[in-house]
Amino acid sequence: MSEPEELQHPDIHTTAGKLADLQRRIQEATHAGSERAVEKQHAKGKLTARERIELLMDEGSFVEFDEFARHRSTDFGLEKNRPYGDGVVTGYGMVDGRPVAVFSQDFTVFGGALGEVFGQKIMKVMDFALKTGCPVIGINDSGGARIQEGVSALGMYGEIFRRNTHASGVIPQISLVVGPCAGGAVYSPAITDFTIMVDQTSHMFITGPDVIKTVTGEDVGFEELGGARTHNATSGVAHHMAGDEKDAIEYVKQLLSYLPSNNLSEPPAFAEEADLALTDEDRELDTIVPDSANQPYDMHTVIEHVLDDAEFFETQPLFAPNILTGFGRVEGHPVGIVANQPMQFAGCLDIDASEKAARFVRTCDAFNVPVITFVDVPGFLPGVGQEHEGIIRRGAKLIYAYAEATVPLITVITRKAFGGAYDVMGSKHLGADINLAWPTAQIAVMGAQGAVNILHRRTIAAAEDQDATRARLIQEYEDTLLNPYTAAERGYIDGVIMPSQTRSHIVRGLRQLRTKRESLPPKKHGNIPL
Ligand SMILES: CCCC(=O)SCCNC(=O)CCNC(=O)[C@H](O)C(C)(C)COP(=O)(O)OP(=O)(O)OC[C@H]1O[C@@H](n2cnc3c(N)ncnc32)[C@H](O)[C@@H]1OP(=O)(O)O
Repeated sequence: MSEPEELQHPDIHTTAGKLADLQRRIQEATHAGSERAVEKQHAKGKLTARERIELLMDEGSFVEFDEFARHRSTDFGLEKNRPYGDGVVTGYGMVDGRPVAVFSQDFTVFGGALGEVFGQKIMKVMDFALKTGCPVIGINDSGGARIQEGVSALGMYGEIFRRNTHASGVIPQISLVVGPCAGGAVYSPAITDFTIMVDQTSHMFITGPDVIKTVTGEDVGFEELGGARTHNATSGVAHHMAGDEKDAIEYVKQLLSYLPSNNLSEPPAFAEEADLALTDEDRELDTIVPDSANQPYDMHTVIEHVLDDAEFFETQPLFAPNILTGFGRVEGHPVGIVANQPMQFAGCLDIDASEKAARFVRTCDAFNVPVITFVDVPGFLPGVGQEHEGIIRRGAKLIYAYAEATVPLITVITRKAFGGAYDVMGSKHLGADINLAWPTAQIAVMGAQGAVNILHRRTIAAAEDQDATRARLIQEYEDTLLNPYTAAERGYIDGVIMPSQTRSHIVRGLRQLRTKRESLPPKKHGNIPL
């Protein structure tokens, strides 16, 4: 049904007509994409830009900016197509009662492609977020730089990247990639703190399958090249693979609940007081470490035993699963967790694990979230591939991240802490505040087998019964060095505790550390090995 004449062409010389004219324009702006484009969007299982904002924000809280902004380009017939909003919806509102800023690219208008005005709208909302100290959530669904606008579009991307960089560590920046994100456009999400993708409908790549085929001859589809699974499990670009857009938006809301609005605020906490009396669940930790050092156990169980309601909100669960990262709460206060996972590669540190954990520690440090580290690490993963791909340079990032962190740091060694990996994983020497070990901890330069082979090579070679001699020497080494007490004698470990007491030690430690103040030497910025 078409609108009555007075609404379509109101008399703008009267007040009533001016108000009706505004309503008409709002109607036009909120339906900027064609019906066909909206249908296509829904048919792909995707929501529109405004539907996404509606799902994200508290009901009725969204306030839009620049609803009537539109491009002034004239090339390629663009002057005949000037939709209000220019293909992106921007503004501010509330998520769970807390202020956020948002931009949501509208694929139904120019394929969400970014031109000059589109870019200016994003810049404005980012500047607004930075000035007011609230998180910015970018919803990406775009064909990239608007081809018709050429360098103006490219310039806008550069401006956005600069703002992403300046906002980094000041306000949380979260990217939802819910459609294509192609070419240099990927670098905005890449600079932000967290990227969430949706299985099957999100794609990120620098060059698409066709260009790759032409240049390298490789045959690859969109999904394999840059789908959600690829970026969650292989490249480590993304932090969560959502089943659908609702799930993606739910993840963002939960993520925000662990983060402060900005670096000068504390993360939101619930008023809770932990009961420190030993529980049956606490006692379960006393039997979690197997007698055999080579037998794995699931570090998730340890983490869940110390967090409120056993709720561990994992980040990047599909990437480098040999290290676990994520958030939880202790006594209602958000904490970040970093933990070796003995179930994967025996918990060894490799390039991916080091980078994953380093980035996470820095995120926590930037946003005042204490870090609790659980250690069961036999060392760095040996291998020519690891060496040649830069485990030295890239593993160093984790050292750097812990050493520059000034938030409260508590480390618990549950079992192995061998070699350089002992130092790296939140050791006292890198600046941790409270270092605890279970009686099952083995803190040494290396495991017994390796150590005996080096130290006693000649003795073993000369022995009549080499196996028995090796076994005796291994036993001797284990009894002398594979324990937490040598480190405790030196104060490198503040306490050797019953595993069942871990929760209460962490609660009390965090209470004490709430007033921690530490600052680093003044400098322009450090030079982390990138
Ligand atoms: C620093 C940043 C530098 C860069 O961004 S370089 C990257 C430049 N962008 C690209 O190479 C991607 C170009 N687009 C595509 O490959 C495809 O459109 C894409 C994103 C895979 C989506 O494919 P489909 O879902 O099939 O949608 P479609 O092709 O029918 O597009 C829908 C409408 O959007 C338009 N569109 C898409 N990308 C655009 C662009 N970059 N500039 C201007 N218009 C663009 C496209 O022409 C189409 O318009 P219409 O509905 O036919 O009027």
